[in-house]
Amino acid sequence: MRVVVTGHEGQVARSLKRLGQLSGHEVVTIGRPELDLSAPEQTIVAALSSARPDFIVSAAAYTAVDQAEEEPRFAEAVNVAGAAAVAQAANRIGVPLLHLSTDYVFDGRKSGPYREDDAPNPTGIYGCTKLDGERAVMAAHGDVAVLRTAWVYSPFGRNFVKTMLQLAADRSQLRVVADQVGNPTGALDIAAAVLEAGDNLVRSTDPGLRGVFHLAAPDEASWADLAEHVFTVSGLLGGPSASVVRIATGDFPTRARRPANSRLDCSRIAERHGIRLSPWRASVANVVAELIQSPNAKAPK
Ligand SMILES: NC(=O)C1=CN([C@@H]2O[C@H](COP(=O)(O)OP(=O)(O)OC[C@H]3O[C@@H](n4cnc5c(N)ncnc54)[C@H](OP(=O)(O)O)[C@@H]3O)[C@@H](O)[C@H]2O)C=CC1
Ligand SMILES: Cc1cn([C@H]2C[C@H](O)[C@@H](COP(=O)(O)OP(=O)(O)O[C@H]3O[C@@H](C)C(=O)[C@@H](O)[C@H]3O)O2)c(=O)[nH]c1=O
Ligand SMILES: [Mg+2]
Repeated sequence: MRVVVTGHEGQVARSLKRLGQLSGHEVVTIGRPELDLSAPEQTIVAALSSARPDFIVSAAAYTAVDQAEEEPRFAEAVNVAGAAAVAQAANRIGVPLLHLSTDYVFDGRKSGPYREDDAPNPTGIYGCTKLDGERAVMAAHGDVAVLRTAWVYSPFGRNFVKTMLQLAADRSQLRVVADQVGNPTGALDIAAAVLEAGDNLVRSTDPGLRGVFHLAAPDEASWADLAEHVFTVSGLLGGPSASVVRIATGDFPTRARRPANSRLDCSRIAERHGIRLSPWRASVANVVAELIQSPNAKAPK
């Protein structure tokens, strides 16, 4: 199976490249400069068509949550028009599309985990553009699974786990918000699930396999819980460690407002695709171990 993924260096794209070698998928990434999501639609469609995919994974996106508040038009161009052009390409070629989206489409006011049919109401520009992107993608192509994931970490790119290890290299104490809860999800776990769901779409035209799905670790954490676990594991392995001061959101001002609760109920993808991700603590421990052991993985990219 030939899988074409948007973006060369993204966390999910790099995880797909690593896993494809183990699962027998030929994973090919296509990204800047040959595929720029802010370019005109026909350029994007032409670039993807010539890559001859069996299915497409739309993993590239504008993901800088605070920076998006400063450049909403650009974030929108990439996450809405760019995403729609990728879907348009999948439609022209006649192949399934897996499109990644986010827990930040929700406002966080619900008390329990969010289901796919709960009303979205993003609190910032990033979430707004990702929500509009989901809708534009589904309008452009019927053969689509939108996979909303959350709080992604990996040995690659930029993410909260790497930020914590980097900050702990020169500080003994870090202040981390304890009143935002979500499901920290490993990009390698997402990649395995994406390949499985993509195979399912190629094999079956069942409409139950299409539509919106939540795809995240089954258990919850606050950012402070996540940081504490990173330092426990890192400390045991002789890596950087710091003590975590649990603070409130109001004590860590950021440009974009984030949801207080963005936990995702992932039962739909379990029932329809047979996909269940593992609890976050073991996956985080694997990533921390890799980051400490491999100096290359510590670099920003
Ligand atoms: N990171 C997270 O915590 C979460 C992410 N998601 C979603 O999951 C998906 C994957 O996220 P993740 O792997 O973490 O993303 P990253 O932030 O790690 O990478 C973003 C990718 O998008 C590419 N990209 C950005 N702008 C453009 C552009 N104009 N044209 C072409 N490519 C572009 C980057 O290109 P380059 O390779 O050149 O750097 C990179 O490959 C995204 O859709 C994101 O919205 C959902 C929930 C949480
Ligand atoms: C660095 C740092 C952050 N924080 C807080 C700020 C914020 O509330 C929270 C997370 O900060 P970050 O900026 O790392 O994470 P953020 O960019 O909000 O992560 C989000 O990215 C996008 C792409 C998604 O789709 C989401 O699912 C989510 O993963 O931690 C601290 O409390 N202390 C710190 O030292
Ligand atoms: Mg960020």
